[in-house]
Amino acid sequence: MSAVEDKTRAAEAALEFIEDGMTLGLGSGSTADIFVRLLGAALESGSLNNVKGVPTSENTARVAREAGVPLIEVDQADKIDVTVDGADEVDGRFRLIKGGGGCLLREKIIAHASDLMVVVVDETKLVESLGAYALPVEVDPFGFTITAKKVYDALTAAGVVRPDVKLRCRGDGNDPFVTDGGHYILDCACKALADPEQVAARLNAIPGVVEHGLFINLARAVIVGEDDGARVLEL
Ligand SMILES: O=C[C@H](O)[C@H](O)[C@H](O)COP(=O)(O)O
Repeated sequence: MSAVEDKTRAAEAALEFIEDGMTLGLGSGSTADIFVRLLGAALESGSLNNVKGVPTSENTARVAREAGVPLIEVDQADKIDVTVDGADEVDGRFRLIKGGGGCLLREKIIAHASDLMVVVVDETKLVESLGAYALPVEVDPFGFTITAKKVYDALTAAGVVRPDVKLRCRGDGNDPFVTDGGHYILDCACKALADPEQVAARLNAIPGVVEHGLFINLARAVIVGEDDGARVLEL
């Protein structure tokens, strides 16, 4: 079975968490996009009604509009019932690395504000321990080379051996990738993160760091799309 089919199975199973009248956080990335399209189809068929979405990226907003999912401004949402989002890595304690698409800041704001965060992934995202995927760190462009050195020091202090901290660029060029919020991303290849909580705490203490891709204590359900269906894991 292809990754797309597995992601689709996970996204289909996530619809089971959605009820009429809910306000939803709409995650970003290819798996979240599939969920948004399925949500649009469910609204069109009438199997779900009166659902509104708060998108976590400009791209998700576009996909939602195309799919016919009504959107509301983030500051108009009294509450967010459920957020459905993808992930780059998920460990056994539902700690996540996110931000492969550069949307981590808005994703974290929305996940943190939600009553429930449901993560949709294919099996390749499940890991025993986090860190093989380079950790995205969103930084203010002002003084980003200073911030990058501080990020390197923070990772080293948290036990990461010789991290490789690189500014994310657009395509193959040298122009920095710019997030929806106007920030840069430092991709931090760490190989392994023995203590994600310590890494998160140290990164949070750096002034130029806007947010990082470690999502800890946020996800409550992880849906894994597999060859023969979807496995729903809950904490
Ligand atoms: O910034 C991007 C997000 O955190 C995505 O949710 C994450 O990269 C997973 O994306 P995908 O479902 O495309 O693998």
